[in-house]
Amino acid sequence: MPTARDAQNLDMADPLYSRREKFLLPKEIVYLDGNSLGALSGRVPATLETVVRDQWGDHLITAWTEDDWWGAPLRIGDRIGRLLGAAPGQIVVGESTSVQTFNALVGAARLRPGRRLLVTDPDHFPTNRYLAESVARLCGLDVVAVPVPDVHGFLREQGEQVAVVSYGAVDFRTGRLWDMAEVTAAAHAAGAVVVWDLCHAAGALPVALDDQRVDIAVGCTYKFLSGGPGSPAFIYVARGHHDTFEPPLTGWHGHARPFHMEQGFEPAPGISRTRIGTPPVLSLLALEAALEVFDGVEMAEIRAKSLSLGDFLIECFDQHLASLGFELVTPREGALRGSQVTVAHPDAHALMRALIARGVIGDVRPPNMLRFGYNALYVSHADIHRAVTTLRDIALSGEHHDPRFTTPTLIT
Ligand SMILES: Cc1ncc(COP(=O)(O)O)c(C=O)c1O
Ligand SMILES: Nc1c(O)cccc1C(=O)C[C@H](N)C(=O)O
Repeated sequence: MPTARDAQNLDMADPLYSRREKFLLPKEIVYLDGNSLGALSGRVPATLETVVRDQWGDHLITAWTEDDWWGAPLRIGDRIGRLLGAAPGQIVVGESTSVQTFNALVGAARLRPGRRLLVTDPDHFPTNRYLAESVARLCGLDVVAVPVPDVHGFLREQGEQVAVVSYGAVDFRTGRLWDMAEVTAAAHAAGAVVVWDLCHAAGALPVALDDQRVDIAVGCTYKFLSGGPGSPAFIYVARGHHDTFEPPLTGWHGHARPFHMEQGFEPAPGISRTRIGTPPVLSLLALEAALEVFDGVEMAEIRAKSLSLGDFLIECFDQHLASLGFELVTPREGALRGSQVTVAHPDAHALMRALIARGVIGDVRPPNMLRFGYNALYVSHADIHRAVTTLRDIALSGEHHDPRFTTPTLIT
């Protein structure tokens, strides 16, 4: 029976508990939306102050070399690479996830000329679906929507036609974690190139890009990496593809000699060819500061804590919510979960608005899913207990039927 005392005991035994102090979280808030926008790391405000005043303010244009702004996209890429099982020199940070997804899909399709199918998830995040359609039109491909459990069978039957296989490691709605190694191996057996979206995996759980021989991956940095609103995304291209990967967005930062200002694009050697234009330097350097919270922590420790939080949330769900019309959407088995538990309820939107009014922040995805994302670096078992019991109290009292909570807002 999960009680507040049980939560306290789990927190006392948690080796990551003190990491929470590295974040500037409002004391009274339980924050379970770090799978959408990560919390503010304490290192960020002071770093931004220095970057703005000393680097931009005093060093002006010379900061590109003096403060190595030029090197930031690869330097920070390597730092993220440590969390994703990628050896240095294979990740560039810059642009939005949507732009990187476009770059990745076209680049992947160009690696397999003559094949005509782009296979993707019917439940992929909307931006990925929209971009897949657009890339298919541009590259003369057809999109085939195949749910992950069916992809092996599909590839066995029609694999020789498939150029690109594109999935998200964790389903953004349900929190279901897919087996990246298995899907990647199936794509390779068919001779296809695989593109993973790691938005809901990066910083949340261990990823083994090099070991699993992933071809290309993209992901945002504002969720579990806590880079801040609009912080730039990353693209990983495995070293083996560096000489042949042809990015569609051939901006001057990706040129072999950007400051020679030559006519004609010649791609830079290595991962630098995926650079495009001037990156958002302030956001990049805020992200770099935010990533310091991962120093001295292994992703395995983060995963162990995240699994414990998820198990505890599901125990609390069974005790407090299961009998009140809520349904557990996320798999019970830890190995099948990302760092998020989703529960469904017909009044999901109103319940979430009422919950937020009580200081517990999650979010809702259509049609009826309440999402609770927990970042192991700053969420405690006590937070989980408070979230579930508060939701129970709201559901029992019916306070979510108040017109304040039945009126839609932009994001809930
Ligand atoms: C799986 C996935 N891909 C892409 C995105 C977003 O792309 P962008 O950062 O371009 O808004 C999100 C979240 O917004 C996401 O969950
Ligand atoms: N990127 C977002 C934004 O610009 C506004 C509000 C939310 C987001 C999100 O990240 C949503 C998130 N990708 C999701 O899983 O639904």
